Amino acid sequence: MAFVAHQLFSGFSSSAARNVVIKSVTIIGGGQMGAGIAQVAASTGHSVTLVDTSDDILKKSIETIEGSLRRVVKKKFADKPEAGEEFIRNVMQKVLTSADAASAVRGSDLVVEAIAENLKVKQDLFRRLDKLAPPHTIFASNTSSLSISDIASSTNRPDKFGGLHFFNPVAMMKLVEVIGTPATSQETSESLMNFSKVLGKTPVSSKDTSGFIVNRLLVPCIVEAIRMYERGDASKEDIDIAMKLGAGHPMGPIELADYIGLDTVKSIMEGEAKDPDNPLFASSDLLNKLVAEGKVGRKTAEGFYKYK
Ligand SMILES: CCCCCCC[C@H](O)CC(=O)SCCNC(=O)CCNC(=O)[C@H](O)C(C)(C)COP(=O)([O-])OP(=O)([O-])OC[C@H]1O[C@@H](n2cnc3c(N)ncnc32)[C@H](O)[C@@H]1OP(=O)([O-])[O-]
Ligand SMILES: NC(=O)c1ccc[n+]([C@@H]2O[C@H](COP(=O)([O-])OP(=O)(O)OC[C@H]3O[C@@H](n4cnc5c(N)ncnc54)[C@H](O)[C@@H]3O)[C@@H](O)[C@H]2O)c1
Repeated sequence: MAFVAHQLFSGFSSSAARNVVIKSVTIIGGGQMGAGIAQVAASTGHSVTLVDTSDDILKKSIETIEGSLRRVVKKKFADKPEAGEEFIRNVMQKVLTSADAASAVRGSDLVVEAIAENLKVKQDLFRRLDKLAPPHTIFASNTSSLSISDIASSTNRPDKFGGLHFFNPVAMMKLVEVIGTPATSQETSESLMNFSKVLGKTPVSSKDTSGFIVNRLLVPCIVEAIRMYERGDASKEDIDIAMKLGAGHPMGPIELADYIGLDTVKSIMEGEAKDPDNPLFASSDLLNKLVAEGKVGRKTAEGFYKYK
């Protein structure tokens, strides 16, 4: 099955698969990113434990993974629906769930964190896991905007800590940014690069600088689009059409903000706004109002736009 999975997602040869050192992965946070990372890791033959704070949330994560797998399979196994069903069954068997992070990390080669974008919450989590995970376990954060060094400082394994930044939707987006801090060992960086390749992704490396590569360029575009809409310079629909047809983006910046989640967008803006030299990220009243009303985008069926 692992061979089929590699063919399906990456086209990597089975010899690439033999180089994999990371076999068992624990993913903390079963939201849109954690569920996506779990899906792709299980689809490429890894044993996955997905952790969140309650069984109810984890049930939804499993439904999300299965729904996304169905969309993948509809295309890839178009002529062989039975093989597609078998693929889904095999992948789902590789995903265990747990509401207990402590026991989930015990046998893990890699822990990928994809919880809320909040430095203190991430540090608290890693401080706890550092005492429980085996010494060889690599820790990685999927943070969009926080410093990897700052998160890693809560552990005693800075050499085994890096950033692994996936893109949404994980099943479709080919890029992974691998972020090394000055303390990250070469072995850890190489393991994370190899792991990304085995997932069928194209890894790029970045220093631990604000926004890494993609968000350094993408976040200003999204924030500026929100401001443009807030000022009434153009409608949200026209801003999105303009960037799709005029700049070739697959989604406009306002619909992309809804897709990412306005709670995450707000946290990122607040984090970036701490840089006094950069006025671009000062808060937006409209964004704050939507988040306060629980309208955080696609995941709550309403954000800037309504869904269904
Ligand atoms: C200010 C702060 C900003 C914060 C920024 C931080 C964000 C973060 O750190 C970084 C990011 O991620 S940045 C964000 C980076 N992300 C971007 O920039 C994303 C930009 N958008 C895109 O690339 C495209 O619009 C998509 C690929 C999402 C959808 O493709 P489309 O052509 O527009 O439309 P479609 O009709 O919907 O889908 C067509 C087919 O694709 C397949 N498929 C789709 N979703 C799937 C899934 N979840 N599972 C499985 N399969 C999935 C499926 O086969 C589907 O067919 P179906 O018959 O419907 O099943
Ligand atoms: N949404 C995106 O487009 C995107 C893309 C790349 C990176 N990221 C980053 O990934 C992370 C997660 O984003 P998301 O969009 O998946 O968020 P989300 O809100 O969809 O999911 C976060 C999940 O983490 C869970 N959680 C919170 N605290 C926890 C804890 N202590 N232990 C276990 N689970 C916990 C929540 O219950 C929730 O299910 C953030 O750091 C975000 O910046 C997001």
